[in-house]
Amino acid sequence: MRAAVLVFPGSNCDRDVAVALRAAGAQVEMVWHKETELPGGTDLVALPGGFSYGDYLRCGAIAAQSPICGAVARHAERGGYALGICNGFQVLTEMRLLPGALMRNAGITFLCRTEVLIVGTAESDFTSGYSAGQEIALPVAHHDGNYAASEAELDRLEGEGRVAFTYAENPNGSARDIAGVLSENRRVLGLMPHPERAVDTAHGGTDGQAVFRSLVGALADA
Ligand SMILES: NC(=O)CC[C@H](N)C(=O)O
Repeated sequence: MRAAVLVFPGSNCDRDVAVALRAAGAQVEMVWHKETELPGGTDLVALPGGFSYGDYLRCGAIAAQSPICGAVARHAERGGYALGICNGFQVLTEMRLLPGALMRNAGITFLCRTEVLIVGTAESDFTSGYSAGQEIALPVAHHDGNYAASEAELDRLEGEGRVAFTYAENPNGSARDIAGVLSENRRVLGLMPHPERAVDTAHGGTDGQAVFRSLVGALADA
């Protein structure tokens, strides 16, 4: 499986995602945001966490206008996979590849701690390594993680089984406790928690590993 990890000015989890993907068996290339094409044969685009463009305007809003994002949109249109973690999730909503928006945390403060999540669905190539209803622990680190969408959109996400993860104890005010959502074709996942920060026992937990292993397993022959 070939993965492209995007790097924006202010990304700070790009290398962590690359390490997690490589450990799961992926071939990884780092791609600077000024590129206009993805490397040939890219199966998965990973949009990492961080503070792209210093979070000016809105988190992810400027990064979503980067030259590389045109290529990401075309990749997704062709049915390619994309994984947006934290700031990457914010970029994917700004690009409208995922519904909704990430607003300021309800408590205003930056949250940096480990949260218990509930897996909403195992029916995706990102979550097939978990079981629905499973509780996992992943770190969060954000100030704009408060997921918002219209009631109709939220009903649709839930009805179509596209809520990938919810918080056991909602830390940021997210609508319906949502921590991560899937696109309609289930090939784009955005989530605020950081699975790449939980892939090694030295991280204090390995509950994030299944995301990367599920993907590599599903795309092994791709
Ligand atoms: N860790 C991250 O990716 C943080 C995303 C964004 N800068 C926020 O604070 O909400």
